Amino acid sequence: MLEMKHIYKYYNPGTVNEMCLFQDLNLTVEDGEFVAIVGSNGSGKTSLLNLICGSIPVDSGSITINGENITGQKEYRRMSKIGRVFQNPAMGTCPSMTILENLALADNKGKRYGLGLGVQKKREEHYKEMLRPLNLGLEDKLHVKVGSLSGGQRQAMSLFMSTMTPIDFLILDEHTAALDPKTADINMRLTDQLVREKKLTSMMVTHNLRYAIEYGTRILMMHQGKIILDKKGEEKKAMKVDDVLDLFNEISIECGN
Ligand SMILES: Nc1ncnc2c1ncn2[C@@H]1O[C@H](COP(=O)(O)OP(=O)(O)OP(=O)(O)O)[C@@H](O)[C@H]1O
Repeated sequence: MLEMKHIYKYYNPGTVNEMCLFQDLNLTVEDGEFVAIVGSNGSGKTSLLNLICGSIPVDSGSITINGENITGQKEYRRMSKIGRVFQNPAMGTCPSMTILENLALADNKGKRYGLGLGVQKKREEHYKEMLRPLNLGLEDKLHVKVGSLSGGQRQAMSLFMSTMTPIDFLILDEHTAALDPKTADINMRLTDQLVREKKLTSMMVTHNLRYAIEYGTRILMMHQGKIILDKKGEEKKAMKVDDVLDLFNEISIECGN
């Protein structure tokens, strides 16, 4: 379970550009939830994920995961238990290494490195078996450099790699936004499959309202650093894309857009 309590976050403090993005933000995510986060540009979605991952510090408040206070913990330490996939397919993989080398790297995440933990020949078959169900032909390209794959294939690799070791959380930051509609659908289905199979607790920022409604077990809408909609259970199941769109329009009118 993730708990964020009384979170305050300022950008550019003490300057003329000072901005308080989060003012007493509170959020609890239960194990097994798939939280879809939507909201207008600049509403604070990525900042929220960055705070959880430790990419940026909080100014005050606390963040705990499964009861452990991680508020001051370094990003690299947190990331041993968090998988994160970014919007840019180039960010989750190493282009100059082969698929096999990338998978071996992800497989050894959090372990101490020694020569014995490099690419192990006997793992090749295992990786092939894992990649085959993706139907992207990656199992036949184990020795191909990842930099030569398409964006969709690389994003599938990123997803796959971020969930290879046991994690407490899967964090998805607009991970389908840079893909064409068909490839985005393939990656979204793969996400859903991995989340269900591995029973992952997930948070997904997306501008795709259909994905938010279809795949999220809970939906949050953010606006100007606040959570203005939070629905789960039956209430979430009853929601339609148009309901979310209507709320978006209300906010836009309020802001004079
Ligand atoms: N490093 C930073 N320094 C200063 N201001 C920042 C920084 N990062 C984000 N902000 C500001 O904080 C606000 C929220 O930004 P954030 O990127 O979290 O929003 P978002 O909801 O993810 O937006 P988008 O949908 O456009 O990706 C914006 O006004 C942004 O300009």
